Amino acid sequence: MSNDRSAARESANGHSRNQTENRAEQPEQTAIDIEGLEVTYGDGTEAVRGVDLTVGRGEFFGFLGPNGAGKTTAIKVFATLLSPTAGQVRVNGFDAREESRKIRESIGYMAQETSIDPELTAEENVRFACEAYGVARGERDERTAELLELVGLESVADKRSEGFSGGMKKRLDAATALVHRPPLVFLDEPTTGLDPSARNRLWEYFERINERGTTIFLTTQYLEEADQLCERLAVILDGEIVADGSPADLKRAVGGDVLDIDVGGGADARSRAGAIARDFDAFDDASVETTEEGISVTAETARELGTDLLVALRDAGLTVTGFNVRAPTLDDVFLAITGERVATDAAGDGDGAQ
Ligand SMILES: Nc1ncnc2c1ncn2[C@@H]1O[C@H](COP(=O)(O)OP(=O)(O)OP(=O)(O)O)[C@@H](O)[C@H]1O
Repeated sequence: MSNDRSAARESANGHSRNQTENRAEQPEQTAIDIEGLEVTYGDGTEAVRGVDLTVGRGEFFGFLGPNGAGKTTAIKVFATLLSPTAGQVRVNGFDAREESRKIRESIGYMAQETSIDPELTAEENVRFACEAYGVARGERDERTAELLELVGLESVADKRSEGFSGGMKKRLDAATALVHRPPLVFLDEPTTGLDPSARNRLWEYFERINERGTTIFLTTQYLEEADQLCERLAVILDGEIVADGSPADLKRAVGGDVLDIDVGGGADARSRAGAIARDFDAFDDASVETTEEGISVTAETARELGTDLLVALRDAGLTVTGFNVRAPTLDDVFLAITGERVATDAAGDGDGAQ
């Protein structure tokens, strides 16, 4: 079990109260309310540098950013596992400094490393979490069965979890974070390293949890994941929020469409194509990136005037081997904001079975 999760459970254990009581103590409509959050580590690293953030009850909120952006640091502060250097942090209406125990009792936290015990079966893991979180004895059977069903592990309830795939372990871990029916769940990069099919399956369960009314705060480095799941997103970079809005808002802010053009003839040809696109008068607001295949041009009029650029490239003696006009993705949003494509960890190897 990870230290973080142990800490959350230890705190919850012995101070259990049921969900109704928790909710009664949370009159506010905001699940998370952060003002001026700063976190500087002992070695001087400024991991979070002045973050303001509000997440409403019931929202599926995404915190998106590359490795080292400050996502885990922020989530640890929200879960009261780390003290902020400065700023106000309220979670479920409770103050992180004054009422950290109440926060821990009213949240679920799924850390990056799964905290399940491989020696135990799926069912035993969930039961253990019920005990740790102080779920009343008489409710444990039903709660365990309900959660195993929710995450699609009922058919392997009596199997030891050490033999589970990465995706199954993550789903079991998600179930253990929900035993006390928290109104707010923090998921810290829950799908990192999983293959696409395992990832898709987890997405389904997260959506289900959210449909039941649970607020979800998800950190991810996967743009597609954020796009698929989140109603609202904040993009964090070097400890600061650099964009905030729905995925559609953020894509609209990129401005226009994206024209991807494949150019033959090597790096010199691609760089010449980039220069021609940058000087191309018909696109007054274009941003141009040289890619591995050619160039990528984002402009208001990319759809209407894209063919004119293809002609210009051909007239300059360049060979266009393919092209495509498309709506912007979150990857383009990231590029527009940061000037760089997001580099993420590669997906893990086949653990998508089940
Ligand atoms: N305990 C620590 N002591 C010093 N610096 C730290 C510590 N933990 C994290 N950092 C640094 O703080 C910054 C933010 O790290 P953090 O783990 O919050 O980012 P992240 O966005 O969650 O990245 P990842 O996806 O890699 O988990 C990074 O520069 C990281 O190296």
